[in-house]
Amino acid sequence: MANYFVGDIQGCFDELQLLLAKVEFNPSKDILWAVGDLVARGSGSLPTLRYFKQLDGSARVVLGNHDLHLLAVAAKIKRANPKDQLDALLASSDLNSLIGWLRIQPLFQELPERNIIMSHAGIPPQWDLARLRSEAKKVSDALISPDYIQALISKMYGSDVNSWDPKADPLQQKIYCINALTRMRFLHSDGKLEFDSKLSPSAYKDSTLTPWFKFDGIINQTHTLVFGHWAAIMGEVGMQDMHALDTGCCWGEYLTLWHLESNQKITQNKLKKS
Ligand SMILES: Nc1ncnc2c1ncn2[C@@H]1O[C@H](COP(=O)(O)OP(=O)(O)OP(=O)(O)OP(=O)(O)OC[C@H]2O[C@@H](n3cnc4c(N)ncnc43)[C@H](O)[C@@H]2O)[C@@H](O)[C@H]1O
Repeated sequence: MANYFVGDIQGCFDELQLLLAKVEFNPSKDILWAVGDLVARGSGSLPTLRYFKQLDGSARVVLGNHDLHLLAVAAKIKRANPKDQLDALLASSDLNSLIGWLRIQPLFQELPERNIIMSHAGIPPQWDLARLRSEAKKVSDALISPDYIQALISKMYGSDVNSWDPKADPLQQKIYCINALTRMRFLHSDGKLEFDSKLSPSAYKDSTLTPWFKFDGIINQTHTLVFGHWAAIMGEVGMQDMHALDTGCCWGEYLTLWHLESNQKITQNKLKKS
């Protein structure tokens, strides 16, 4: 049995299939972990969602910002981004069933026997494991409730909720959890989330911004963290127990798969399409 963790697929389904063929992924005995952003920029968002849905118990998925945005687009409260290729997915006869599957996916996953935590963007440095579990569960509970669009998805947009406040109202706390686990890259020195800076840290040398994973996080000290979301760093975090798996396949770079048992990274270049 093997555990494979794959970076942001963003609809790059053909590249995913080539990567899985390289490692002879066998869903009857192996597990495929995905760091979120299954959909959006590539042409294969529909087959990607269908593939993970049918993997069932052989897959562990977390939601990314693009997956959450898809929930809003499918509910017709937001438009797809012009750069996204979601038309086939949005017109598919199984859209409702795929959305029903997507919204029951969590914001983080654990592999307790190896002390591994996976989320799309990262883990707030000030949270311990109990806090992470309880806050992520509150979001998941809201996502599976029948009024999830009105009660949560329609309210989550914007960048005002940028710091953790244990006394904030429940909706603000859920929005912070979504912002931290699916959108975080840099933090200000006081720990506030910064949303506009998306390039690699070398582009902001003269600022006080620090990548979230450079903070002395509580969970970082005891766990290996696996995340995606930040294509511009191309997997470079400079720390042994951090695996940044977004290597910009949708931007023309490559898709990365981490094989846990051998600690090897296997890659597949973005295919050139005419
Ligand atoms: N609560 C919420 N509030 C607000 N919005 C929410 C939300 N929840 C969901 N959303 C949605 O989130 C989506 C993201 O919006 P955007 O934030 O506009 O999308 P993006 O810049 O493309 O970021 P992305 O998440 O794709 O990150 P990536 O690192 O690949 O790319 C980032 C940048 O890095 C650059 N880059 C990529 N690869 C690179 C490389 N190898 N080298 C250098 N730069 C690279 C790219 O040019 C790109 O500009 C929107 O659909 C929005 O609606």
